[in-house]
Amino acid sequence: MNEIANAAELAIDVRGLTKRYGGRAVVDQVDLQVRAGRICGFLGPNGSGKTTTIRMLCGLLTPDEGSGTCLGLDLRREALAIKRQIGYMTQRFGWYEDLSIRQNLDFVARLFAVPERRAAVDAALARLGLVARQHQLAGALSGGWKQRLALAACLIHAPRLLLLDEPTAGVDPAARRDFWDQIHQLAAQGITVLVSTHYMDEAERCHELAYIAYGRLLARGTQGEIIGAAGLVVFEVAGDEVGPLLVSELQALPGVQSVTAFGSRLHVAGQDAALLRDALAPLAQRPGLRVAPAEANLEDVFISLIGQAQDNFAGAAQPS
Ligand SMILES: Nc1ncnc2c1ncn2[C@@H]1O[C@H](COP(=O)(O)OP(=O)(O)OP(=O)(O)O)[C@@H](O)[C@H]1O
Repeated sequence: MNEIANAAELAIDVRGLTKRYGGRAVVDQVDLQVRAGRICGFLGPNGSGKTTTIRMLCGLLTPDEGSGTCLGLDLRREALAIKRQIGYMTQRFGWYEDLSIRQNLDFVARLFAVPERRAAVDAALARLGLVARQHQLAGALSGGWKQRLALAACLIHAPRLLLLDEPTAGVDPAARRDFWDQIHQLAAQGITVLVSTHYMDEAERCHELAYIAYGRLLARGTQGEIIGAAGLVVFEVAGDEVGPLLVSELQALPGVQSVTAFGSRLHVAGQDAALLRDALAPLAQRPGLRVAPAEANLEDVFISLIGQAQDNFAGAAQPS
């Protein structure tokens, strides 16, 4: 990502962020800069440190090392002010099931001491298409509507930065698409969004991405920058024989770093083009199998990065 961005434009600007539990760094020297009005996707396997990083950014956890600002406010000295100015959607967002949508939003508005509360609740309802359902009990809503309520609650105090921790986990594809339309509308209004997700289609909808594993940031940038920097060579193998046996066979070939199934096609990835091409040449001769060069996609790159990280950091990540 571009380091020359003017500091005043950076909604998130942190360096060396580190958090340890029991002597183990679960977030390790993370640098992250996100410009105002951008949507930054935060990706990484389970337990890689996304939630811990987000909680440090919103002032809920104090870093053991590192420094920086959110919305120009110092992470350590101005944590309370940060909490007031950001919207944080946790993985298990809470609402009162026996209160209506409007009553839930009114409650959150009171917590934040929002001035002109009624107007703020009306605006949040309108912004997220909740007006017609405002009197429904939260407990009776489907997953997608509950998630909209949670987003409305995050926005009630007009934050300029949204930190969303897996906001669409378990939500159906149509509701996820609506949610992302909302996120883009918010970004167009100048709100910065850091959003963690495990979904590749959501990663593709972000302006930029940060990928973390074992607490370390392994890649940052736009989708194109990350794919380009990985320098991954990919061949697609397709045909009737595609299945677990072929996958095992491919994994054992020289130069093969990863084999990933996309429906009835396999992406075989490595770093050394010549080695990979030679290794795959005999397969191309088999009847019913097709082997062809392919473009690397984000999933190929993340699988490759996690493989390299396993080799480099997995041992070091054990408790000392
Ligand atoms: N309070 C805590 N005490 C001890 N270990 C913790 C604590 N909080 C988190 N961890 C550990 O830190 C690591 C990172 O956890 P974190 O929740 O930040 O990961 P994550 O990337 O958000 O994972 P997921 O995608 O599953 O939500 C995990 O190994 C977790 O068990």
